[in-house]
Amino acid sequence: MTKHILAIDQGTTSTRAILFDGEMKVAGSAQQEFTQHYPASGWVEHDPEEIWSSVVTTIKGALTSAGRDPSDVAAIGITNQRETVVIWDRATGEPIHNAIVWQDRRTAPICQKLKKQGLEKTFTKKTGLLLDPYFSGTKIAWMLDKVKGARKRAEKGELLAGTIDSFLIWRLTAGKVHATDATNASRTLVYNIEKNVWDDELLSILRIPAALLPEVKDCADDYGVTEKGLFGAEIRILGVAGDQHAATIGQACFEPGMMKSTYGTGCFALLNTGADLVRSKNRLLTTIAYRLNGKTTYALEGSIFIAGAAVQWLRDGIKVIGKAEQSGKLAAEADPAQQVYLVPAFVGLGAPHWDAEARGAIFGLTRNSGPAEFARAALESVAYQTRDLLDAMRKDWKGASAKTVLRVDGGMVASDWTMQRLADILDAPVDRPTILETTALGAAWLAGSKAGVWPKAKDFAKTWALDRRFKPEMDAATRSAKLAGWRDAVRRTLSVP
Ligand SMILES: Nc1ncnc2c1ncn2[C@@H]1O[C@H](COP(=O)(O)OP(=O)(O)O)[C@@H](O)[C@H]1O
Ligand SMILES: O=P(O)(O)OC[C@H](O)CO
Repeated sequence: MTKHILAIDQGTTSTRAILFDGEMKVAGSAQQEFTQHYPASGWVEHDPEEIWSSVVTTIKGALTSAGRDPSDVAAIGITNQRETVVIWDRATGEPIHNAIVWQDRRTAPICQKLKKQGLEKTFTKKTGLLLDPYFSGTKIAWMLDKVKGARKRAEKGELLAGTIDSFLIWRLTAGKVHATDATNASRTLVYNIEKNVWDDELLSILRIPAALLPEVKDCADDYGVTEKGLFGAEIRILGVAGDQHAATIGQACFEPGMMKSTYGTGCFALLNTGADLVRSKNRLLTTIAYRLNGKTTYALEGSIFIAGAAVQWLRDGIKVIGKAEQSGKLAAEADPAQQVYLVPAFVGLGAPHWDAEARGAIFGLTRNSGPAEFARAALESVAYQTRDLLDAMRKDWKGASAKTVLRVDGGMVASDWTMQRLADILDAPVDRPTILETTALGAAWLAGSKAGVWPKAKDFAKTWALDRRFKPEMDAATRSAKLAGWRDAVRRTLSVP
């Protein structure tokens, strides 16, 4: 029995390892949360050692829970929180600083300075991204500038940098492999997504020595083997992708025009545009959906920073619910006559506004407004924000037809009320699959197909199964009145209206 595939899903708040059997069913899993460090306002860090130990522990836990040995595993697939970046010593493997997390805003002044120099167009043209602190490049530049001696050591070739996948590969292979995949590279702000190379001009603008960076491979590729001492057997690492890209694969969005949206802490919608590198005119990102057999498939991406986090705010911030799953029931009790809007710009707004300075706001309160109206406003904000993304995608690319169906996943899709409201506001069907572990499944598919034990893309796509389709039911007049109210609320929330 060597047909199991192990997926490592290294996320923003927890690490999960999931063992899939030869039938692509979950055979065992383990999860571990780790510490979020907030050393200053707007700063978010992770301890790479804690992440590493969570990976080792969950791998062992997943094997134990399935009653399997490492020798039963045909291959490992890694998927990870994107943009978060680590720099470590090549000789010792020790990080020189905590990982700077994707949510971290400390490099906003660097981005501002580059924008003032008129460089945003250059970055966008080459990387498909915008000058926002979200991406890895300015975080690497910050560490090289601020950690004592880092730049000198980097220039001498003593240091290595990489996103979390890259750091884990280095550790798993005991320092033999320094690599990343094209999707993770496409989030760094220094990777040319058209030429598929690290871009010398961008590296020199950010003063990042090329020697720091990993080799960029296909998503299904040979990433070396785990060091024998770690788990008692060498296991091949054959798949790597950023978590949103892995979810796109796990949702089998292999055809141009197919779209998935993942509703976790934030929401990330990816629309497959095939071989078309679509340049957004509406402040969306262009990204590499996946690269297989040297062939790049592109996507348009809309990134929303607050989705399920708005539900956490209902629970932990204003305490109108005790558990996330109570939010839908409470929202259903809201007074239909009241139009209360929440613009959840708690950490600024992402796509398509990219307003780092905006902060959350509530509009339309009356003396009758209470917990139910707040809950409805929080859940609806997720639907409205997705609608803004879909509208931008349709303007950007004719392949995003009016018939687009949205495949959804992530913790929040457990809420039927939210999914129905999403379909109503989008005026498009929303499909929830039976398997919600799509991110891990996507990583496992990369490794499993490369190992030859899982089906190729076409047959894998046939295994995608629908749990429930939510069809739009709201009448057009109500929808457009609600959308007009939302747009007005957003306009009044922007830092520069
Ligand atoms: N039944 C529910 N209704 C609404 N939101 C939910 C529900 N269950 C979970 N959530 C939200 O989903 C998020 C967790 O989803 P998950 O995919 O695990 O996120 P992440 O990977 O970003 O940590 C939380 O923000 C939580 O508030
Ligand atoms: O770890 P998640 O699921 O919150 O995803 C984070 C994204 O990859 C950030 O771009």
